[in-house]
Amino acid sequence: MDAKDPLAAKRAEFYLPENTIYLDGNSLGPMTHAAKDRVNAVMTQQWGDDLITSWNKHQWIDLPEIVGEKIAPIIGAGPGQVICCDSVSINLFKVISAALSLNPSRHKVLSQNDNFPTDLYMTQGLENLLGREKCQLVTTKEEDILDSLDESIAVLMLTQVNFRTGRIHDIQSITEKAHQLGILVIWDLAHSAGAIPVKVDEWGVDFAVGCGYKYFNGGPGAPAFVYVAEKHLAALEQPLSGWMGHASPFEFSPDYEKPPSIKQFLCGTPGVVSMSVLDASLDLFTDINIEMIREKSLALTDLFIELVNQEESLNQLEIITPLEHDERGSQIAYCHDDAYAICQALIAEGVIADFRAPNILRFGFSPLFLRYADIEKSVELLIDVVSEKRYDSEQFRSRKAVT
Ligand SMILES: Cc1ncc(COP(=O)(O)O)c(C=O)c1O
Ligand SMILES: Nc1c(O)cccc1C(=O)C[C@H](N)C(=O)O
Repeated sequence: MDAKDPLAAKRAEFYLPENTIYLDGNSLGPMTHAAKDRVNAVMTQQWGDDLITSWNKHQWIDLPEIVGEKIAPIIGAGPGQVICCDSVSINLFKVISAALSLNPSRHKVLSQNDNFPTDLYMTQGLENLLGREKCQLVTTKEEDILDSLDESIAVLMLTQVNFRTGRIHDIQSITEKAHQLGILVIWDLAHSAGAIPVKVDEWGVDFAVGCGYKYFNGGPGAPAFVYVAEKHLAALEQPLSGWMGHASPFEFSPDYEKPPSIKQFLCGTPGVVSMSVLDASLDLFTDINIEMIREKSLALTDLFIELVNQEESLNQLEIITPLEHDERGSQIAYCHDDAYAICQALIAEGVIADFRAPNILRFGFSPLFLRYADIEKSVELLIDVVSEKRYDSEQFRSRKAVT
């Protein structure tokens, strides 16, 4: 399978430590050589030699748009609708506010009760700020979302790939149903962008946000992105009206004036080093397409599931990720009472996976650097850890701050 893999050459673009199989690229993508080279150039030639002139000379000022335009085709967005800035959380605050501003006769924001917490927390923050008559978070179970849509809802905010289970929502049909009821939609693409084909324009998505540090390999704390459908740019209002999002920032006018473009989603000065790293890593996507990535992701996850299924000693691992391809993201999750300790023991064997409370062992599959041979090896080590109970020690059971 590795010999026939059209993405095989991409692995050489990454720095990967020896004797490590990295099944956590869905949480923090590994370093690319391009990223390291760019950091050196930004620090020495740009910041070092060219100092503040780099804002013009090295286009620092245009980076949010340059990076946004690199992300756009990967999520099916036409030009002028994606910008790179801030974190997913901050961008959620902006788009929830913006969506509410476009639907002023309603105030409910519907989400899934097991959505990634920040999506819920940011809405709760806005609810506290505006009062419940202006913004009210309503949550429902995954299976009840469609039935919970009605004309009292202003905004539907969902994450395409569930961070725990890896289950995929059908963006197109949910968006269509929401629109029929006058509801605007926000999609969190944190676990999709760079791994799953998304067509935000074609599917009529109103707003989307996503991560730079997962499948885009932008480095720890890399800036996020925000997508806003062009048709909304003129009418919406977003409250984080910082100077970088002003129509003419260098006029230094005392009054905010919004630009007609996606630049209105900028707030303050971008973190240039971090954004440059993301910009460099995104170049890995230029000569491939997302369908190739998806095909390999499904093959990797199929192989992992099949190898785990074949092994009797692993039958206490209960898969909670859907087996159907169109419902499965680029990750696999198993429940096990000792998931935390198993995860730590696996890490000690060189297989980096992660744990999500209370009992989920989660494996992420990043097709740009993983080989099929890595899947085989990682399942072999998982078998050793579980069948020999190598995880059953205090060393692996004591919890660390970041899990
Ligand atoms: C679905 C989802 N949304 C948002 C976030 C958080 O994004 P940020 O830390 O950039 O605010 C994450 C992961 O950290 C996530 O998985
Ligand atoms: N952003 C993270 C961080 O700063 C530390 C540890 C993990 C993360 C994550 O990305 C968590 C991730 N979104 C998840 O799906 O669990």
